[in-house]
Amino acid sequence: MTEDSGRFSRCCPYGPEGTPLRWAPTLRLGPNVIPWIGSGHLYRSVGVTFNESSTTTMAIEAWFMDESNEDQRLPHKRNPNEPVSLDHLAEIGVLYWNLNPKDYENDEELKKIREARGYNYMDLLDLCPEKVANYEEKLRNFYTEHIHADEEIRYCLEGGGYFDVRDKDDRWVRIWIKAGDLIILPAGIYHRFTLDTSNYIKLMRLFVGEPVWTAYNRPQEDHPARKEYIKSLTENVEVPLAAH
Ligand SMILES: CSCCC(=O)C(=O)O
Ligand SMILES: [Fe+2]
Ligand code: NI
Repeated sequence: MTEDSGRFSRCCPYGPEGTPLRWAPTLRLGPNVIPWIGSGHLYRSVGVTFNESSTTTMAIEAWFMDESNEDQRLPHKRNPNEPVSLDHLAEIGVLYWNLNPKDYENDEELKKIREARGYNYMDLLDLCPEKVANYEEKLRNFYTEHIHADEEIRYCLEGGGYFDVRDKDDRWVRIWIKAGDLIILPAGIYHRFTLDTSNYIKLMRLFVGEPVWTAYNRPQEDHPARKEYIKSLTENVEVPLAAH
């Protein structure tokens, strides 16, 4: 047991860490082929009824964080709570699906997402001291505000954790990820991650091509991915305005 996990103990009760799996080359899409899947999928997955087979799954919960310096694994909601909607998350480029975590090996919906967005790389990460080298250091790095040159795609299979992302006004939005939640953070968004009080998470990591996990800590205003991301925020506002 490590010092960090003492307070909220629950350490990896599960089997050995999976090895990276790759899809057959026929399923591999070119790096530039990352089509938008469409709002139908996105919304159906969060429980709003559309056509076909709608499921009544719960949407993830997100909220603006308080300013307290208490343990990062606590929820840090404001009082009263200030929830953040999925629309608000979509505006800053954060995408979300709710899938069946028990069926991740055969899930057709997951397959469709991977094919459409070109996620040919996949591995599993069991975040617990017994299975992760330099566990404490990794957790510290995850919780240091950073960006990546690529999307960060994480699918929670067990346990839970918080992804904190900065919104347009640089406020921290806390997104609670639990089993079944697949989240995509766009390249260039400032974010960080922490376990929640369950103190355990099993994540699937997806990527287009050879994975690069390099984190660039804030400030990164001159990083190409950051500039591109800032540009996309303004473009996303202009499109609906132009349509009116
Ligand atoms: C444990 S995955 C989330 C942490 C993170 O932001 C990262 O890996 O870059
Ligand atoms: Fe990250
Ligand atoms: Ni309008």
